[in-house]
Amino acid sequence: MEKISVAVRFRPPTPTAVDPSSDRIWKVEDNRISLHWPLGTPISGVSFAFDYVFDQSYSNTMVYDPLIKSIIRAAINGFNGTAFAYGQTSSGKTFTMNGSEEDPGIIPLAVKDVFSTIEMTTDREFLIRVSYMEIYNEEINDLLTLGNQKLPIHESLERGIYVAGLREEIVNSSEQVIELLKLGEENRHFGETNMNARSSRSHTIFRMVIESSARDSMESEDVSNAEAIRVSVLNLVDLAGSERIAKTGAGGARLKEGKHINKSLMILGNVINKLSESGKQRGHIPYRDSKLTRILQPALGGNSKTSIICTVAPEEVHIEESRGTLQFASRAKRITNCVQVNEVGPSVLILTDAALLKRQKQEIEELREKLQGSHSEVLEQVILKQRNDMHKSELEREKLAMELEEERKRRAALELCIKDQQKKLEDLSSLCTSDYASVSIQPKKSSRTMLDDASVSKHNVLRTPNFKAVGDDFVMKRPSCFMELDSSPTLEAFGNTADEDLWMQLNKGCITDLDMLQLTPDIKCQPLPLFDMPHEPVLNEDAGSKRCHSLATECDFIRQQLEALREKYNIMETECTLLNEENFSLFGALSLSKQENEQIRAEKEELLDKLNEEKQKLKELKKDIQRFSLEFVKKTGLQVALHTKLKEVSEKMKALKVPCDG
Ligand SMILES: Nc1ncnc2c1ncn2[C@@H]1O[C@H](COP(=O)(O)OP(=O)(O)OP(=O)(O)O)[C@@H](O)[C@H]1O
Repeated sequence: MEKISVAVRFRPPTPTAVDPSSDRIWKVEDNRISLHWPLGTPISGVSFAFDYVFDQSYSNTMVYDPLIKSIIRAAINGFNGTAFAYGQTSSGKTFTMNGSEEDPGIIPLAVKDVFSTIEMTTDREFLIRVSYMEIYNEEINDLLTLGNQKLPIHESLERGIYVAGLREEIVNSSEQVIELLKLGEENRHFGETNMNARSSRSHTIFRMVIESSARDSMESEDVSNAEAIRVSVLNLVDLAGSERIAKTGAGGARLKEGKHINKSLMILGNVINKLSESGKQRGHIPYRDSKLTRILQPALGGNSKTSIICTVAPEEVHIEESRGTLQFASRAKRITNCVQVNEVGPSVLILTDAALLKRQKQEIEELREKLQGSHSEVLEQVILKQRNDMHKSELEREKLAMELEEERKRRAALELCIKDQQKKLEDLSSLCTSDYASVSIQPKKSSRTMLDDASVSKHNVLRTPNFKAVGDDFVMKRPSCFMELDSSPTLEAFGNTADEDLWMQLNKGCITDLDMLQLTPDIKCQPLPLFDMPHEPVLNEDAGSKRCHSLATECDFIRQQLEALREKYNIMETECTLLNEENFSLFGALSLSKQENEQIRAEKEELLDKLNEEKQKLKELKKDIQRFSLEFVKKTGLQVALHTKLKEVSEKMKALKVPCDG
């Protein structure tokens, strides 16, 4: 059992951000950190102790030596190892893990250390494989092979938890690994936020698998001499930083990334919390809640030597986040891992009648050749392409569906608008009717004076004050010269008279009698005093015709608008239909590509089965060879023994001078 080792590292403050006169400050003394008021008094309850605390004066090498070096040594000796950087955005995680030209980070230092150590370990032979992956928006992408994305996590008895389909490169030198790391960095997701010009938008895991076997055992023909093979996994992890959306100013893609980052870090926090509790309270550990915790499962409470470097931004504005990081670190400190060397069991050893690692390398080469020969690589490429195509068309389909939905909404809004316009038109028409009615009050009544109507007002009903007696000629037949016009003539053209057709058109064939309006019972209005009533009506014909004209123009305008809207609506509808058709055909293409994909997958599986069969045969052949060679050794031994015995007998016989014929 071994505790996780936890270190805290402060990055240098940004030059503009610190104001020593008013800011609270973090103080580092040995391996203790505490928060102080500007005048230096410690703030109670904010003090933490860790295995190591590195202030801003520490270089990456100074962090590496006490914290990581021992993990690398252990990994070379067959123990799993993990180191990861945790902290809020812009606190220096990537700087710690990757470093710079002048101050290389933990990953390049570890790579160099691995190769220099194995070079010095002359009694063992090593085989090193590396892989580099990122978890971006909860999907695993291979950083060493562009396009190798959305990889699944599998678990098996032999391999434990692993990422299926991830490229593993056999490497012989640190330079080769550094080149691969550069390639991976190019493929990794970075983005600019308010807090960091080059913010990591994904968690990355750089992995080295170190296999080794004692040199003597590989050269020895004697099976019993053979020693176990050690296989260890070293994970070097650069987590994306937790971030407050308000501070980073993230929107769009950045926002989506931020949410995924925060969620997976929260799950990591939950796992750490659970693991930090004592055995009985612990309960279920939610490793499966995120890809990050699933992959790091062995490093958290499992079989691994683990170090966590918690990076902290020292500025006053980040104090709350820094406290969060330190609390996370304190909990992580309580976790105990169960570390043991990983040795491959004796069943494998029986087969090692020659240099096992060499043979493994050879086998890998053979398998690779076989795979190439069986076009599996080509097939894999096809599958990869199909998967990408499928992904693309799914994205396209989603986009189309969204567009369709928007069109639908726009259509509904248009329909509403049209209805609204129709209503307005109807209101306007009825308004026209009533206005015209007020002007074209039955000509026969025109001779009636206000005094005549006083009898009506006596019954307490409304009489319009704008009433004007109009001449009998007010509504007249349309002159023949207007019959050829495309549009109705304007009302000014009539002077004091209105055309009968236009009249009908405006009133939709319904002529309202003003007297009918006057008798509307609901409107309670004081009758105008008869003596105040002017003998001449207030509404003159000019004002009436102007009003009519403006109403007609308004009517025309609304009608045009309505037409334009109808046209737009029709276009939208056609577009919608087209989109639907496109969507349908895309669905067709998608299901076709899925089928093809299935077929290819089946072919691949068949090929893999064959490959496994061949491997099995190879194993059996090896067993046979082993058996034969043992038999051979035994028989040779017997022969030698027989020969020695014969020699002894013949010498004895010679000594006894017994004639000997053979
Ligand atoms: N110890 C350090 N010494 C000098 N500069 C540092 C140190 N730590 C961080 N920096 C600088 O601070 C900035 C932010 O650091 P970095 O990108 O490593 O943060 P991060 O925690 O990885 O952020 P994110 O989570 O957004 O990716 C960089 O410009 C980096 O060079």
